[in-house]
Amino acid sequence: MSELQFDFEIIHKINELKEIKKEGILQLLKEVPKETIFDTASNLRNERKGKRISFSKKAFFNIINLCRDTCSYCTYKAEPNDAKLSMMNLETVKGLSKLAKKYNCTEALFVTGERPEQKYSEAKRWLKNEGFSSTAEYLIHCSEIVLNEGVFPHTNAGNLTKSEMKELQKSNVSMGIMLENSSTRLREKGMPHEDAPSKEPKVRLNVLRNAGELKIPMTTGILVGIGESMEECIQSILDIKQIHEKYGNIQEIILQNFHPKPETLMSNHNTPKEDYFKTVVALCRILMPGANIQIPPNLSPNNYHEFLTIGINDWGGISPITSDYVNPEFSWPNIQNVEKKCNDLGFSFKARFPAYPEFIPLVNNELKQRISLIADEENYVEESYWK
Ligand SMILES: O=c1nc2n(C[C@H](O)[C@H](O)[C@H](O)CO)c3cc(O)ccc3cc-2c(=O)[nH]1
Ligand SMILES: C[C@H]1O[C@@H](n2cnc3c(N)ncnc32)[C@H](O)[C@@H]1O
Ligand code: MET
Ligand code: SF4
Repeated sequence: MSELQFDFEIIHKINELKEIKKEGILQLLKEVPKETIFDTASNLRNERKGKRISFSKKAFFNIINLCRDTCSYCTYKAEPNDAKLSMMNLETVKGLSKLAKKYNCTEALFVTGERPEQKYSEAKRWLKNEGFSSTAEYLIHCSEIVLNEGVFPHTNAGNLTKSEMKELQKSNVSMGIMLENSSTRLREKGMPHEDAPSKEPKVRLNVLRNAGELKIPMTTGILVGIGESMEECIQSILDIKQIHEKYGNIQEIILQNFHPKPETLMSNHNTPKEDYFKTVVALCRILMPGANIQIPPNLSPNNYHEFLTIGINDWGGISPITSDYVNPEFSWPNIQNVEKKCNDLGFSFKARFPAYPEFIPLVNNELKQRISLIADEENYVEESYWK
């Protein structure tokens, strides 16, 4: 019998250990059938989260998609003369918030490229014209507009400084930045982050730590299938876990499966194999049993429901009005259909705010008060509001 004979009991015990070693997890993958890993993850979810799946009814605000960096998987990024170029002025932001409110969306997801004003005079000029000197400053203003319309902003603008986050925290109930992966190998020549200094793992982990010091509920996650190894995924999860153990601010982990895009350097690269992706998802639950774990349903249109049996408890933002500008070829599923899928498999379906219920105590009093107007007793969105 091998020294490291893992079974269900042992996997449970792993969770009680303070320090989980990457080597042990890799060994576990060799010795335990994948079904055991998946079942364990599912049981842990049931134990820690109940049979309850959440989502956020959102509108995607494509604020500005010029970007200082180039990631070789990304088609969100535009060049100044592209048809897809987006620079949402304040009036458009206000208009979309009104529409979001009309559809009872509770989240305004703000996405931008990485500090576009540092590379493009077009961005700098446009911001100046609107009366701002940086993207971050503009986002602070946009957040206030959206909030005044009764929608809650959640900003993912890539790296932000601690002082920028401190300002945004006044109006944003939560914020996001994908770690993508903590492997520095992905920044080497020929790898997807070669031309993306903002994806330097140290830099991203530091943003998560700064957010921790500010007590901002943070969404982060891993982009799976961009040339990383299983070991590097495990290390990334452990790095996120370590930050959460220190600061308690990681509200959610998104596991996003890469999809190749024509005319990118990674156009010939495959989506991650299904078993590989599922193993990463299940391991994330095993390594962080109490975490909120999300997969975007639009990126697994034919089988998203299968992820319910491997430990996820959230679908992320689903928009009834805007497309997913990062993966525009994948439309959002209809919210009622997702609810039905959940119910059929024995799960309840709840709308949450951009900040998860257990993280709402971290937000400031003004935001808390606004939330309380449409929240149920558990800090989810009142069903009569969103349905
Ligand atoms: O609901 C959310 N979805 C977020 N999404 C998911 C997004 O709504 C879509 O699911 C994906 O863009 C699918 O392509 C993110 C995706 C990323 O890759 C990086 C960051 C985010 C951040 C959020 C977020 O904070 N909230
Ligand atoms: C906003 C987030 O979208 C993700 N992202 C960027 N490009 C792709 C792609 N081709 N497939 C899947 N996800 C992608 C990255 O994780 C980024 O952080
Ligand atoms: C499409 S990516 C949007 C957010 C930011 N540019 C990042 O990569 O983190
Ligand atoms: S993923 Fe984000 S940082 Fe990378 S190129 Fe796209 S917009 Fe820029």
